[in-house]
Amino acid sequence: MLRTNGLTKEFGGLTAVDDVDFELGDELCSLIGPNGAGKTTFFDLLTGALEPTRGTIELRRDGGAGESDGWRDVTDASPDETAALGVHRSYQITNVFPTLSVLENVRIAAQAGGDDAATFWRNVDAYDEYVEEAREILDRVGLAGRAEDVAENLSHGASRQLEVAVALAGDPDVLLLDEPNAGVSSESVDDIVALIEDVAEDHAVLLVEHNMDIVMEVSDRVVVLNQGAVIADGEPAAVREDPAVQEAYLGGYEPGDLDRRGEESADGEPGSGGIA
Ligand SMILES: Nc1ncnc2c1ncn2[C@@H]1O[C@H](COP(=O)(O)OP(=O)(O)OP(=O)(O)O)[C@@H](O)[C@H]1O
Repeated sequence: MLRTNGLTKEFGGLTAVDDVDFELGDELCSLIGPNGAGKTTFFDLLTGALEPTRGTIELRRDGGAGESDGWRDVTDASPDETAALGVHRSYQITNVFPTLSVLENVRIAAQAGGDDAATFWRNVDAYDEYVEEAREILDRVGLAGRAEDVAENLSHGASRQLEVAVALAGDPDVLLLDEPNAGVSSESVDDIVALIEDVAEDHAVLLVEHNMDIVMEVSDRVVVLNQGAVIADGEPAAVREDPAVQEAYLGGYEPGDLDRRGEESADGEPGSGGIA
C-alpha cells in the first residue's frame, strides 16, 4: 500500500525523521512515541505537506499497475496529488468548511474525489449521487442524525467523526488518523474507537494515538519512533514488552494503567489521557 525507504527530514541541525524504512499493508498500524519523536513530521511527509530531506515514499493502489512492481514513487507529490493517489489524513481541519452543513462538507469531498468532478455542476444526477454517497458515509461514521447541522457547531467528538467522513469521501486506500481522540469527551471515546476499528475493516490505517490502552486494543501492529528513528516494530504485546520501548516511552506501562478515557483506573494513578 505505502512504503518509505530511508525517509529523513531535517530541520536545520535537528533530524525529526531519521532514515525510516516503513511499509504499511492492509492493517491497522499505530505509530507511537514520546513528544517530539517525529510522528507528525512523518505524517506530513506521507501526505506531501513536507518535502523529505532524503529518502523515498512509494504507493501501490489496489490492483494498480504503476511502475515496476506496481509501486509508484510519490516522494515529490503535492498534498493534492497524494490525496488523489489514495492517501488521506483525517485531521485536516482545513478540509472542513465550518459554515457549511455536515452533509455539504462530505458531499463536496465526495464530489472532489469523483470521476466527473469538473463537470458535476451541470449534472443533476451526479449531484444526487454524491448526496446519496455522503449520506451513506455519514451513516457509517455515526453522524446520520447531524447531516443538516452546521459543521462549526459540532462537539469535538462529532468534529472528529466529520473529519473521518471527509477523508472517507475521497475514497482512500490509506487513512492516516492523527490523534482522532484529541479533545473528545469521555462519552464519545467509545464511538471514536469503534469508528477506527470500522474503517480499518476496508482501509489500511496508520494511527497516531497517545492513549496506550486504545493502541493496544485496536492495533494489528505498533511502530515506535524515538528521536525520529524506529526503535520497535511488531505486534502490540511484543512491542509493549520491549525494554527499549519501556525505557524510551512507556515507562512501566501495564494494560489498564489508564482506562481509555484517561481517568483513574481501579488501582492506578490518575491518568492523563495518554502517555506523553
Ligand atoms: N517546522 C519545524 N521546524 C523546526 N523544527 C520542527 C518543525 N516541525 C517539527 N519540528 C521538530 O521536529 C521534532 C519532531 O516533531 P513532531 O511534531 O514531528 O513530533 P511528534 O512525535 O509529532 O510530537 P507530539 O507527540 O508532541 O505531537 C521536534 O523536535 C520538533 O520540535
